[in-house]
Amino acid sequence: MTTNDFLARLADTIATRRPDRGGQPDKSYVAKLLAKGPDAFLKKIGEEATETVLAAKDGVAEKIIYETADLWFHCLVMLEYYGLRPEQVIAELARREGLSGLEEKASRDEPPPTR
Ligand SMILES: N=c1c2ncn([C@@H]3O[C@H](COP(=O)(O)OP(=O)(O)OP(=O)(O)O)[C@@H](O)[C@H]3O)c2ncn1[C@@H]1O[C@H](COP(=O)(O)O)[C@@H](O)[C@H]1O
Repeated sequence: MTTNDFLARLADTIATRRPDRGGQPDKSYVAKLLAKGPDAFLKKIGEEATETVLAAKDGVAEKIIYETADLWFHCLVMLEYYGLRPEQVIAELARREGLSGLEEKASRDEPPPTR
């Protein structure tokens, strides 16, 4: 299975937990988060991002992987809430493939053309 396929499958599972599709907050962590609304999962994303940074500072591979998984998972819940798919994020990364980040930033900073 490709990474893309796995993320799509996990996103499908997350979608089944939507309260409007029968997800039950007392039985499902995802349903509970979605039912609580954006403040709940955005707070988790902030916490998991911080934990990922701390894990990376520690430099312990297992911790970095664990915390990054938590971060990605909560981002998938956020994408579902807004009706978005991980395939769209991957497509955006694919669009950027080969485009130098430094060159892209420099072109962004260019002043608009004058008449
Ligand atoms: N990948 C995950 C996943 N990763 C992390 N988590 C949960 O995310 C939470 C992370 O929060 P913390 O580590 O901060 O733990 P906590 O402090 O107890 O959490 P809070 O009470 O503060 O929210 C934990 O409850 C984890 O179990 C996940 N919960 C679910 N999934 C996937 O989502 C699917 C659907 O899950 P349910 O909706 O629970 O059936 C599962 O089958 C899995 O594939």
